Order: sequence, then C-alpha cells, then structure tokens
Amino acid sequence: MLIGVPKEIKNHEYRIGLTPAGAKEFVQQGHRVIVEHDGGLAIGFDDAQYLAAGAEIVNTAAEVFERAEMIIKVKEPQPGECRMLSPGQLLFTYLHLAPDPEQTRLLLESGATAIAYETVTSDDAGLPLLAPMSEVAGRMAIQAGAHNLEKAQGGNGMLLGGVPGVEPAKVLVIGGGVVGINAARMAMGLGADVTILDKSLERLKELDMIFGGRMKTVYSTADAVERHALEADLVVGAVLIPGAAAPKLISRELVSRMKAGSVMVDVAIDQGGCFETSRATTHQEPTYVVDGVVHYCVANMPGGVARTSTMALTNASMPYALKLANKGVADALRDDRHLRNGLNVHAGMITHEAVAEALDYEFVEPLTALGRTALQQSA
Ligand SMILES: NC(=O)C1=CN([C@@H]2O[C@H](COP(=O)(O)OP(=O)(O)OC[C@H]3O[C@@H](n4cnc5c(N)ncnc54)[C@H](O)[C@@H]3O)[C@@H](O)[C@H]2O)C=CC1
Ligand SMILES: CC(=O)C(=O)O
Ligand SMILES: [Mg+2]
Repeated sequence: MLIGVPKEIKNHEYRIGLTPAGAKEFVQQGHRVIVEHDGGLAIGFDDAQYLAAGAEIVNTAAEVFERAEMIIKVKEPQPGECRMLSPGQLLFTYLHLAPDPEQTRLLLESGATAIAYETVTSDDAGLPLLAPMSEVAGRMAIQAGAHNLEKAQGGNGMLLGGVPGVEPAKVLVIGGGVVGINAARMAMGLGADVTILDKSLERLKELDMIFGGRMKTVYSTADAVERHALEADLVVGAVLIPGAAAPKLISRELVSRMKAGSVMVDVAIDQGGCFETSRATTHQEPTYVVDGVVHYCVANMPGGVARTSTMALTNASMPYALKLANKGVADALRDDRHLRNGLNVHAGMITHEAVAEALDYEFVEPLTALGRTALQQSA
C-alpha cells in the first residue's frame, strides 16, 4: 500500500503521523511511504532520517493527498485537507467529529473512509489510540494549571504543593480515566490536595486501590461537582463518553461562584468541553478569563510536547496502520471489531452511532456500509 504522511497544519502543531522508525516498519513489510518535505523537522525528524528509513520525500501536501491510499495524520483534517481527500482513500487520524459539523460534512462529501483514533477500542474497554495522548494531556494539565495559578497569568497565586506551614492547593479532577489518573498522579507528585470524581464506581475502586489515602475519590453527581468546584484552586475536566459530545458538568452560573483566580483546564475540549464556559483555544493563546476564573482549553495539548507525543502516538497507532496496510482496509475492518469501532465515516455514510446521534445523521452500521460499497464496486 502507498502510505502518505502530510505535515500538520493546525496552530502550533508540530507532531507528525509517523516517526522515521515507523516509516521503516512499513517499508520493511513491503509498503511505500511518502512524507511531506520537512514534515517532522520541528521535532528533530528531518527528511534525511525519513529517506534513510526508505521513505520518499515529496514537496507538497497536495502530492501526498493525490497519491496516497492511506493518509496517516495526527490532527483532524482542516477544511483544505478534507477537500483533497477522494473516494476510496483512507484517512487514519484523530477526528473528534461530534462537536465539529463542518468537518463531518466535508468528510462525507469527500467520499473517503475515515477511521478516528479516538474511537478504536480494545478488549479491556480502553481506547488504545487515544490513551497515549491522554497520558500526555493529563500530565500537561497539571503543568498548565500550575503555571496559570501564578499571579502574572491571572491565577490566585497558589503554589500547588504549598510549603511547610502553608497548605497545598486543592485540585479537582473530573473524570478518572486516562487523562484523570495522569493528572492526579502529577498533582499528587507536586504535593497538591487531590480529589477525583467519576461516574464509574469500578473505576473509583481501582483508583483507591492504586493511590490509597493519598487522594480522595468521590462519586460524580451534580452536587459533588458543585461542592468540590467551589473549593478548588485548579479543576481539570477529563470526562469522556466515547464518540459523543462531552456533558456540561460545570455551568456558567457555577463558574461565577468559583474562587477568583482559580484555574480550569478543560482537557475534554476536543469533544466540545465539559464546562459551559469552555471554548477551544490554541497554544498561541491558551487562556481566557470568565468571571475571574482562568480557562485553559487547548484542543491539541500534546502538540505542545510534540516530540514525546509523536513517538508515543506512533508506538500505539503503527500496529493498527500496519494491519490496514497488510490486509487491505475492508478486510482489516471486517476482521477486527475494535478497529471497526474506529470507523466514523465511509463513502458518504456516518458509521459511528454516537457521532450520528450528536450531529443528527442517519447511522449506518459499519459492516452494512462496507457491504454497500463492495456491492457498488462489483456492480
Ligand atoms: N485537549 C487535548 O489535547 C486532549 C484531549 N483529550 C480528551 O480528554 C478526554 C478524556 O479522555 P480519556 O481520559 O482518555 O477518557 P477515558 O475514557 O479514559 O476516561 C473518561 C472518564 O470519564 C468518566 N466520566 C464519564 N462521564 C462522567 C461524569 N459525568 N462525571 C465524572 N466522570 C465521568 C468515565 O467513567 C471515564 O472514567 C477526551 O475527551 C479526550 O478526547 C485527550 C487527549 C488530548
Ligand atoms: C487526542 C487529541 O485530539 C490530540 O492529541 O490532539
Ligand atoms: Mg484534540
């Protein structure tokens, strides 16, 4: 298969879909890889390393999109990229369609097949292609939170860990999944007073087993969110209902009663955000203030530590991408229900139920959608 890797074009996004080591794996298994010129340069992966791995360098994204059978990216395609996709082509990347009607419409119009990293599943009910970036974003949430608690950033001047004789800051983490546990670990490591909320009792039990009394676990209700948000210096939004728009757990009215100078980091912003006052921001201008509360809502947080993130993402995505390349897209999807759960768009049809529901499209079951195109091809 011919694999194409364009340079990412989102604001301050320096990740790339495949490392040189990843490209080498494809080449060794008999595939061809084309990479856009300087696609990985900003994070120390220059063209020479891709060439040494056996890849070909091409000058423009247009050439990548024109030639490749499978496009491997990081971020959701921007409108110009969507317009370069064509029927029968596979796009393998993060999509986050539920809060993004325009991207969804453009992908449907393209006729291409789009597999979203964030909805591929695994036997242990995890999201193996979201997990590496959630690990990064969870850890970064505490860095971002600590920085923005500084007075010069608009924060209330609390040091997360306090000092001897002065109490630490209170950190509330809403959602105890991959982002949540990584945020909690970092906050505890810095000595903060950490409380984590989740809807899943099973998950709260696991967290309690791991961290014991070093962290408080609380079942997530509207009442618990309100009580703990009002006391918090830093709130991390880390909930997820896969494929769906994030539930709004902190209302505008509640924000208006929170501590002045407290900080909210809405990691769930890529699914629309879990605070009513959240709107997506960029690494260039990451924060804004509502009622005295600093909001950090960067939708591509791992892009800030793009070298670590690119390596972590390739480690996770490569086995799936290789399966798609080795078996062919249709067979790989038919054989693997977890990969099939990643199928969001196919030949003008929405094939993920939560996405269809969020955006009011007809849901076509993935095997039905694949069957329809197979029929068209044989007719
Ligand atoms: N902004 C960014 O750059 C990034 C954002 N993310 C996003 O972070 C979010 C979280 O991702 P993961 O931790 O990997 O998901 P996950 O599935 O591992 O964890 C989500 C947790 O939220 C819990 N939850 C659901 N509804 C809840 C509620 N009402 N109250 C409390 N807990 C609730 C679930 O039980 C689960 O434990 C996702 O939206 C993901 O896309 C992930 C990486 C980077
Ligand atoms: C998960 C995601 O959207 C990101 O890493 O940017
Ligand atoms: Mg994102």
